[in-house]
Amino acid sequence: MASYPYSSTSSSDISTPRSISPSSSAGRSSQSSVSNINKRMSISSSRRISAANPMSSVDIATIEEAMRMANLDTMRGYTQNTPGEVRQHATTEYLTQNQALGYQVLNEPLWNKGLSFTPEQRVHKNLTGLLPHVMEGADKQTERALKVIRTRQTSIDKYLYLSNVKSNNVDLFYRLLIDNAREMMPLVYTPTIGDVCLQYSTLYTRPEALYISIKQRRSIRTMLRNWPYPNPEICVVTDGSRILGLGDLGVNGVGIPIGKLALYTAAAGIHPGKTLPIVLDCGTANETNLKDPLYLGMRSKRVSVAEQQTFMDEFMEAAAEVFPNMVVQFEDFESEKAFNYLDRYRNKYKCFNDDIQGTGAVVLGGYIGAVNLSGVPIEEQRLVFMGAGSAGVGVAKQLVEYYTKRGLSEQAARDKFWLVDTKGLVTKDRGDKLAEHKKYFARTDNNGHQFRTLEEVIEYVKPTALVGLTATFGVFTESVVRALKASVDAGGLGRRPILFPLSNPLTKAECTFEQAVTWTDGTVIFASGSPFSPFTAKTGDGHAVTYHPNQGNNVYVFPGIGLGAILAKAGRVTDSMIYTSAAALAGALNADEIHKGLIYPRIERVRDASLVVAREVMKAARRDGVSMLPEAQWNEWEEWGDPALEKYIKEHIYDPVL
Ligand SMILES: O=C([O-])CC(=O)C(=O)O
Ligand SMILES: [Mg+2]
Repeated sequence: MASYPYSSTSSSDISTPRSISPSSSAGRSSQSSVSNINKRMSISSSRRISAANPMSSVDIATIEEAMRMANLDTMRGYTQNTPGEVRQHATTEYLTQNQALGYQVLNEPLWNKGLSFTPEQRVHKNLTGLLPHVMEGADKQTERALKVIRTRQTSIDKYLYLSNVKSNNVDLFYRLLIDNAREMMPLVYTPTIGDVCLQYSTLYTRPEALYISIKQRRSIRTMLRNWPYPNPEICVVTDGSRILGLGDLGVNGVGIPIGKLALYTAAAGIHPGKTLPIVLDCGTANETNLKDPLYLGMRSKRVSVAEQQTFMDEFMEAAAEVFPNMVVQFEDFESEKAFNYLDRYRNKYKCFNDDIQGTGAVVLGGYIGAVNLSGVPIEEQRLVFMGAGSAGVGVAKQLVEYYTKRGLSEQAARDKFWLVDTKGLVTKDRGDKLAEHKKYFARTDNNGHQFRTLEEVIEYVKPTALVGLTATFGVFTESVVRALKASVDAGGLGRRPILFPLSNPLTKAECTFEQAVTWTDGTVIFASGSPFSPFTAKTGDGHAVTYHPNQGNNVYVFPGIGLGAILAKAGRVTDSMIYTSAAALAGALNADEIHKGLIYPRIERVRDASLVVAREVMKAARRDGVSMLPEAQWNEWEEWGDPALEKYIKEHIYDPVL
């Protein structure tokens, strides 16, 4: 196998895209338009492609059988309704970059270097005449792209442009994203990605993920093997049932795995050819989608929890068999399923849940810094959580662990938390059937009294911190925020309230940054899930003061957790690997950030933070005995310390060169 062009990639067998043949063109169409596919097909028949197996790969008998069974209605996507297994010829050989020529190189986004090809490369790869005269480095090409992006009027248009760059020239896309993180991340991730998911049926131009429907459950292995890049190392999978705070979007939720994986590459340097986005299509409860003639998923109600569970078991088993080295990140499953799957698979497979564990870790990471700034000693902290779903409970549990590690009993730690949901304070005697995951935090000290509103809870608890994970815009009203401030003020002079409206995207945030600053007279310690802009206010004496918000988003931890798990060759993702990621993040602030009163590193430094997180996650994997790296390797790092381990990480990450 030819070596891959990126000198800093993690392994010698890294992504050499599958041979460009009629069959694999169909699989690879994620990277190309229909006309490109046609070009590839004609190229593949005329060019010498020694490694290719040009056979059409779907088993003909199976197709005929499927077509016989299909009525006109189900003709559309017949394989989706084929109950039997769709068998294919195994195509395990991949065209190497050295074998590819001319348009094949330009049409492969992982190989295309745009205008950076040198004159020698242009000759060697049969590119002469296929590119304009100039030769440009990264600077010029990113300058051109930025110019276009900045003239596009809407975030969606900017997203579409960027997505187009990604499908042509992966290195250029990641250069843009890495070097302009503050401007680009909100475009490829929250908040824009929320709008993209809402409109995905109409925005769709090309596949960018694996779409696996429950009707194809017998063919999961085949579909996984159809993925054009070998040996993925990280997969983000969703069933679309709770996309950000936007609810059930069905297959349109696929934007989330795509976006999160772009961040795996941008923030942690996992090679783009080693990432695998998957959406599991189990139907949807979203009536708008079901009625939309352009909806792209299965047009049926969501299957039962039990049915999906069996499908999920099959998926996890198949994924571990086909890609044994791959870490699986569960993303945006509705709460009950999220907890069930994590419980069910965490001791069997390499997996973690970003909404429960990633959000938990990132909030803990920020909370540690926030407590230091608040002037309220950790023992006196009292936390109200608005929202008791996967994220709310996940965060609260991570914080309980923090308190117990600091010497509190579990009971005493748990007593610091008051969780509120749509029915009010979560108590044991509330009279409704509590979801399993809420029971741990159900209060018993309410003397039979039920507190139905957030205002009542604040009045009763007198919290020092208020965390929002409700997916409801504006639930932190002026009276709520002022009551929080009053309860903190009552504790003594100079104390500051901690306020984290964490729901995504911005349209679901519990309050805005401006509101938080205004209603607390500028004393707030603030973090939101999606990024708010700085806010400038006039003080009483007429001076302008600019306040800087924090973005408490899991992007600060999940890329590092995944990278750490991969590089440590961890057999499992343990609790202490997750916990460690939070502590590592808290320790990743530099002097300037601490001086500015920030509780998260600036987003421009997310790669630095991920490196620290990955390093500590690797060490935790080693401590927990789940790292499968050779003993001698660990001994060496233990002898030489963190710099040696960091050097190893840096040598194994992707940094696009144009
Ligand atoms: O995607 C994000 O920005 C954070 C997250 O996991 C969610 O809101 O579900
Ligand atoms: Mg999520």
